[in-house]
Amino acid sequence: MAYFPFFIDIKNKKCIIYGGGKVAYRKIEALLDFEADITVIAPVVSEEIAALEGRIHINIGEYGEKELEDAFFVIAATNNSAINEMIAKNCRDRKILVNVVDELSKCDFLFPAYIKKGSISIGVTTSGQSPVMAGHIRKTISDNLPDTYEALVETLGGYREYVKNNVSSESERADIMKELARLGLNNNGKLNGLDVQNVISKYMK
Ligand SMILES: C[C@@]1(CC(=O)O)C2=NC(=C\c3[nH]c(c(CCC(=O)O)c3CC(=O)O)Cc3[nH]c(c(CC(=O)O)c3CCC(=O)O)/C=C3\N/C(=C\2)[C@@H](CCC(=O)O)[C@]3(C)CC(=O)O)/[C@H]1CCC(=O)O
Ligand SMILES: NC(=O)c1ccc[n+]([C@@H]2O[C@H](COP(=O)([O-])OP(=O)(O)OC[C@H]3O[C@@H](n4cnc5c(N)ncnc54)[C@H](O)[C@@H]3O)[C@@H](O)[C@H]2O)c1
Repeated sequence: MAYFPFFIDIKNKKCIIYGGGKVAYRKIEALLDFEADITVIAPVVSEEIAALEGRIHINIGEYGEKELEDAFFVIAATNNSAINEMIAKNCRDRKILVNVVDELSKCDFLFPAYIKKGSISIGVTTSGQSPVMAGHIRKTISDNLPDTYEALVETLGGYREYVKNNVSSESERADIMKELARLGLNNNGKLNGLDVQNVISKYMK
């Protein structure tokens, strides 16, 4: 069964990671890319994780339930499967989303192999069947993603509010945005103001 790719705003959202080893570090790197508020709880953390002090909170200690209370989501990344299972159960009882790094069936959500370029976020999952293939697919997409898309997305994003406020028909707004995207795609990701005005004014009543 395939998993649905929700895209979630995790900026400043509280995330608790139990475990401070290699896998926890990989998860932290990804979450920092998206500016989550991260607390790591483990009796021992790796040097790489210790070096992140200041960007993340580090609590030296074992798993305890009380820190869970105000978490937005939790990652059970210890090397003790019984503890990871207990974390999953305690999260589920509290309806907190949990990712369990050693047991697919206990995960409410999965980490994707991802590409982030400005506002473009691409996530690949194999629904737990082959993380190696998820990484391979990520690389294949990344190698084929034109560098110009990132800037074009930002430019088009900058015109959307203006188009929304000045063109009353929803279908015309869609036509304008499609035409602007096509212009940008045919011009190395760049849109000049005059071309934009010409397209928009065709539709403005
Ligand atoms: C995508 C990526 C993101 C990330 O980690 O952030 C990710 N795993 C990655 C790499 C990787 N993980 C593993 C290997 C060794 C090869 C192998 O085991 O196949 C490699 C390859 C390597 O090390 O190079 C081992 C492994 N992984 C899981 C288990 C437990 C289990 O299967 O139950 C075991 C231990 C198995 C054992 O005991 O032997 C479980 C999960 N790993 C997931 C994500 C989720 C499903 C994603 C999906 O398939 O869609 C899921 C379900 C939960 C989760 O972690 O969220 C990242 C690639 C990033 C990139 O390349 O960009
Ligand atoms: N999901 C994935 O992508 C993936 C990939 C490879 C391995 N794994 C699995 O992830 C697990 C962790 O692997 P690792 O390489 O990070 O292990 P590791 O040995 O490097 O780190 C384990 C960490 O868990 C901590 N820990 C142990 N008991 C704890 C407790 N009661 N409370 C809090 N923290 C505790 C340890 O102090 C240590 O920081 C393994 O079970 C492995 O099978 C998952």
